[in-house]
Amino acid sequence: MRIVGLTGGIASGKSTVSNHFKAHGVPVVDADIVARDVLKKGTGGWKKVVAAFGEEILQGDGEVDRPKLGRIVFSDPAKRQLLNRLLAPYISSGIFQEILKLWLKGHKVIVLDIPLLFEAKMDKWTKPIVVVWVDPETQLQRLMARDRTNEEDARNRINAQMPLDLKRSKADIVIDNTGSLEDLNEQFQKVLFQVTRPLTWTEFALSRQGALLALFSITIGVLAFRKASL
Ligand SMILES: CC(C)(COP(=O)(O)OP(=O)(O)OC[C@H]1O[C@@H](n2cnc3c(N)ncnc32)[C@H](O)[C@@H]1O)[C@@H](O)C(=O)NCCC(=O)NCCS
Ligand SMILES: Nc1ncnc2c1ncn2[C@@H]1O[C@H](COP(=O)(O)OP(=O)(O)OP(=O)(O)O)[C@@H](O)[C@H]1O
Repeated sequence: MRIVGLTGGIASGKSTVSNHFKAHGVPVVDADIVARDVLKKGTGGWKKVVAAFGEEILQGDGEVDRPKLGRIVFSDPAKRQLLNRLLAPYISSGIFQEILKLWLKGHKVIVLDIPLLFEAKMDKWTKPIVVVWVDPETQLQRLMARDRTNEEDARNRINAQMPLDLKRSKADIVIDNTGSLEDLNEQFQKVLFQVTRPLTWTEFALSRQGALLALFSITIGVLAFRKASL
């Protein structure tokens, strides 16, 4: 199985690229969705976060008030680290479960869309790594437009992540999303070709098909050995 890492900065265009992958039949595990699930009312993550941050981060219905928690953690690095530490085990186990489901279905190439792929040191599990890069001014404008936030909140969120230029230097493949959506689509076609080329032997061995072939070969070997020793 090939596990492609997809990352970038906030609002650099990861979800837009993810949607292209999905439209071409490549399944995507979205870490933001996993992170939302592990913070739903009554879950283990929710209990830990409420115990640490207090009930004032809850809405009337008991769910976490996400914009409020966001304002707290994106303006205070210590609180952000605390939140990351509390949720990390739930997020990584949620991502692992999603990978397992896709492995059992027999998918050979999957994409992990993880904003904090490098920060959380999950990059060692993915190859190749695709970084969606955008120039800083465009990133700021797109973030403020999408989330309808002011410049200060937007800058806080951008600064809470590893600099995008550093992420770009760690990439196997870079998508420059500063231009139009048509530009992005053109680059995407080349990326799709690269990430869906035939699996290496190691990747094949890690796929469900590879595991079944290994099991089949071992069974035949054992049967042949038994027959020969009778
Ligand atoms: C603080 C929370 C409640 C704010 O929720 P909100 O709905 O406003 O934002 P959302 O979850 O959609 O995240 C939007 C983007 O913010 C960035 N972001 C989210 N969490 C973090 C973080 N801890 N550090 C840096 N950037 C982050 C990512 O680029 C993400 O795509 C939420 O982001 C959260 O629970 N974060 C901690 C979990 C986490 O690390 N998520 C990232 C998945 S790897
Ligand atoms: N090439 C582009 N031209 C114009 N707008 C774009 C382009 N690419 C993405 N956008 C817009 O920019 C915003 C951010 O894109 P997107 O949501 O894909 O980023 P993201 O990296 O997934 O963000 P997050 O880290 O918050 O999940 C969205 O409103 C999206 O529609």
